[in-house]
Amino acid sequence: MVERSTSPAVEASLTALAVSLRGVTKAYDNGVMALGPFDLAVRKGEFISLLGPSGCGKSTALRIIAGLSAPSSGTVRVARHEGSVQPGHVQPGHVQPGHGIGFVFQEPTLMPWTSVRENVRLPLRLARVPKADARARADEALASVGLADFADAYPRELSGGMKMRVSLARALVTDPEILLMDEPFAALDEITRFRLNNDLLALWRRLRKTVIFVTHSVFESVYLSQRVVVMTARPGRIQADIRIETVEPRGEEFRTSAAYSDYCRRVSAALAPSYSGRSTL
Ligand SMILES: Nc1ncnc2c1ncn2[C@@H]1O[C@H](COP(=O)(O)OP(=O)(O)OP(=O)(O)O)[C@@H](O)[C@H]1O
Repeated sequence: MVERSTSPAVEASLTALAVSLRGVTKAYDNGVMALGPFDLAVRKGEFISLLGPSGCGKSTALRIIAGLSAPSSGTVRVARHEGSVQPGHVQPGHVQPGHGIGFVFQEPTLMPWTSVRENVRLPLRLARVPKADARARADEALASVGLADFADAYPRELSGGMKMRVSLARALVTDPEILLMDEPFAALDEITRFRLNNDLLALWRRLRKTVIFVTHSVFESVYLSQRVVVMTARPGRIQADIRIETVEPRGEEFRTSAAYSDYCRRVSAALAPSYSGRSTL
């Protein structure tokens, strides 16, 4: 955060934030202005989606939050790690995935030569967690995504949805505060996707992680999140921030409800300026 306040009320509200971006921009070396200025505040335990047209900077925003990429300007605050950035400088107090952050990519990116358990154990190996403890935690993470019986299998033996579950288990195995998900279900068939949507919601209800979920799907964003943040075309800024209020826990009855279609309509309308104008492709 830029300004610090001594007011206890303000301090309390700041500590409830998991992620805060203020005036964040990103210009790549090739001159592409990918993001911003972009402001985003995500509360601890919140599930939000970032939705926007292709190339608007969604992945860039996630990578900046993860500490995988430095912003060109602005302030990034992630849970208890705080850093102010100047153009061209890598942020101090940079948070690497695995330290409070789990990252799930669109591709499961599993090591094909080793077992599912070893894939999930990888972040713990890198963190030098003792083997027996790491093994127990990997098995626990696998159980949490419904793959307890597949610890000894190899990635090639699994379906696309199962591989994605392994990827999710690997992100959860370090028990991160924040889960960043970059179009994780985009390559899956619709039935598998719906199932994973439900399982992810059940996990979120149980674990109460902060989730920032990037998707191209209006329907998926509304189904999953408490808040849909709609971004403009590149350079991505906030076009709309729509709170999804419904009866919890959500299930199939929400997906087929009038309230769900209304929210989808609202989110689509917020997205429309980025595809109904002149093409920037
Ligand atoms: N490393 C890079 N160097 C140069 N330009 C980049 C780099 N990474 C991304 N870009 C450009 O920055 C813009 C934003 O990319 P980004 O991947 O963040 O968008 P996105 O919204 O996630 O896109 P998509 O929805 O298609 O995945 C794009 O125009 C992209 O080509």
